[in-house]
Amino acid sequence: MKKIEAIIKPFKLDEVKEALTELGNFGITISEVKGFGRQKGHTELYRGAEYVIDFLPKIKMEIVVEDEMVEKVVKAISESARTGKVGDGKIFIIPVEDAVRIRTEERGNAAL
Ligand SMILES: Nc1ncnc2c1ncn2[C@@H]1O[C@H](COP(=O)(O)OP(=O)(O)OP(=O)(O)O)[C@@H](O)[C@H]1O
Ligand SMILES: [Mg+2]
Repeated sequence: MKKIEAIIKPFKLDEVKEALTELGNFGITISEVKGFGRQKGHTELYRGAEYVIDFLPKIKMEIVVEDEMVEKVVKAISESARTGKVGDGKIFIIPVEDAVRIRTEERGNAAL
């Protein structure tokens, strides 16, 4: 199992969600976060205005999937979240030791 942690532009959330729900039946957690990449926020546009502070609003998506799904999920996110401009975001792939569905105590892939 891997956790795919994607930081995307907020206005891309619906499009990314569409692309992911076409791929399969798995859970997704999102949070509103702030961050900057290598431009340190300065040269990046947000809602048409150039931001003068460092941290820009982003959405963080966390998705834990079985190993065979990882490349499909990464491709779906990167294609749907891309505008081609700076600040499109980043995807991190993190190993996950185990998972438990609380209701049934299923473990591992069966718990996803
Ligand atoms: N190395 C990192 N560690 C943690 N979070 C990061 C890292 N790089 C980027 N992020 C997060 O991803 C968001 C988007 O990053 P961004 O797409 O600007 O990366 P970049 O490396 O500057 O690429 P680009 O040149 O395409 O803008 C940042 O606002 C930040 O929240
Ligand atoms: Mg950047």
